[in-house]
Amino acid sequence: MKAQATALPGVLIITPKKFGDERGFFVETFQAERYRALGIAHEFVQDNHSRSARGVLRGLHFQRNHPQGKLVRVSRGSVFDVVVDINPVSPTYGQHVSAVLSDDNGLQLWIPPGYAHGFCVLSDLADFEYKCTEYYRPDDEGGLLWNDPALAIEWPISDPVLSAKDQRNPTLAELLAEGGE
Ligand SMILES: Cc1cn([C@H]2C[C@H](O)[C@@H](COP(=O)(O)OP(=O)(O)O[C@H]3O[C@H](C)C(=O)[C@H](O)[C@H]3O)O2)c(=O)[nH]c1=O
Repeated sequence: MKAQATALPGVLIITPKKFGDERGFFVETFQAERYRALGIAHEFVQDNHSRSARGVLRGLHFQRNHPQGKLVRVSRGSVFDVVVDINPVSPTYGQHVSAVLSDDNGLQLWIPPGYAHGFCVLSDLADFEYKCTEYYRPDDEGGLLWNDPALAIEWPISDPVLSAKDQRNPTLAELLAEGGE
């Protein structure tokens, strides 16, 4: 397994070891001791799986008072995944990192608690699976507008399918003004 640091503090791109043979492949997608050695010492309390069609964009989301760390991967298809630093006192505030995660490349992203996260789908279908370090709390959800010009995210799609909620997400400046990161 390899891990690569990114421009955002604590955000890692992880390449699990894939064992291929004539039958197919085997991968350990999580192993507490090895991931702890990468600094991922959080306890995971919830696993999620979402399926989306080509052109869907989910995000950018975070939980305000009970932030979730997320270990994310794609088990079918391909997505463009984005993590945004929404901590106003962070030196990388407003910056983002992105990566294409697919069943083919097997990449994972470790997103520590406190970042906003989202992805758009590049394949006909994408199965997005991830482990969370905090429970889902619908009353604690926060959102950030996917195409806020201040973020300068170069999404590879132009007219995504968004939930009604995500269409109404605030910009980073609006979040700061309401003290809502
Ligand atoms: C997130 C979540 C949702 N739900 C229910 C609530 C709704 O009835 C339905 C769809 O929820 P939502 O539209 O918020 O799902 P996503 O747009 O995929 O949200 C996720 O999108 C981005 C990519 C994230 O990083 C977060 O994990 C999460 O915010 O699932 C649950 O029951 N539990 C959950 O943990």
